Amino acid sequence: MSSFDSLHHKGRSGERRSGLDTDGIDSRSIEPGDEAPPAKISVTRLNAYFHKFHAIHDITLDIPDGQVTAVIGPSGCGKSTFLRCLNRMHEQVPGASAKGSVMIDGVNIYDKAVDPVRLRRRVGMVFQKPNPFPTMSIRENVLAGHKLNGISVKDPTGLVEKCLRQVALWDEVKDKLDQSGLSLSGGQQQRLCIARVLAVEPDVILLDEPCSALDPIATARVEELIDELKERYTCVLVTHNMQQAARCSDYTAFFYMGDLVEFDRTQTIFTNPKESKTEDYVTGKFG
Ligand SMILES: Nc1ncnc2c1ncn2[C@@H]1O[C@H](COP(=O)(O)OP(=O)(O)OP(=O)(O)O)[C@@H](O)[C@H]1O
Repeated sequence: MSSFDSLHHKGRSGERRSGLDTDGIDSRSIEPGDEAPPAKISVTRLNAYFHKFHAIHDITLDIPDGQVTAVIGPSGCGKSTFLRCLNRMHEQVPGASAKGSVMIDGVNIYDKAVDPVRLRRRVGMVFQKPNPFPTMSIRENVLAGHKLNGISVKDPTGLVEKCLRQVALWDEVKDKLDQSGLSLSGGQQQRLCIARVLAVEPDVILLDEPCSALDPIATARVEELIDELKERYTCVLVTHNMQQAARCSDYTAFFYMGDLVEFDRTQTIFTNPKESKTEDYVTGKFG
């Protein structure tokens, strides 16, 4: 068992650390009396590169436990790169690297002892375009994480039903579990992909523009689902859509050209941001 796994079961009791003195923006600045939940993920001086290109700069940020944190900002500002650093998917890109620390439940995920494959089960990811495994049935898609990792499941039928119910897909697919995942609509496919992530019992769910390929009705259903997920998981949601950030998230991080400009409660970011750059962005002056 890696150190990441052993500490995973510590639950949501990680202590909130005090702010660090850094040159970059320090997000640990929630006002007294405005206590944020403890941090599930503590990011300190995170820098990410594609070869020599410095994509994100010295990001320090505490992501609160059991909340939805939105990451917003104009195209190319580093939202996806930041997200992919939270489960070490960034390093899978040839020539990509990261520096700094990302602590989840008190364990630095960049520690040599951490197995990135196990980490990615604990920190699941949902992508822009629904990506069910094309050769697998709906049932097999839900169980794919177990199969690919060689993990046996005691009650696969029960697990499939539980996960499909969690994403409100069970009633729509219970009579066709052996059909291909690709036989579903785009919105259903995205909920199937979320069920696949839930099946391996993550702590954290990273969502990279999960609704950008969906119609408004399917988007609304995924947004409702995100709201339910935060009861049990910490969610980080990258979105271009400011209405979606305002509707779905509790906290918002605004990125601009690789910098974290501001992080605060979503309501504050949208109604009373501290930085003029944030205000210009959320009021649509640029983007
Ligand atoms: N594989 C890559 N190789 C080289 N540079 C990359 C690569 N992926 C992203 N970048 C660059 O890193 C920067 C951050 O990209 P990233 O995709 O994180 O931004 P983003 O805010 O998520 O953008 P978008 O909203 O358009 O998806 C951009 O300048 C982008 O061109």
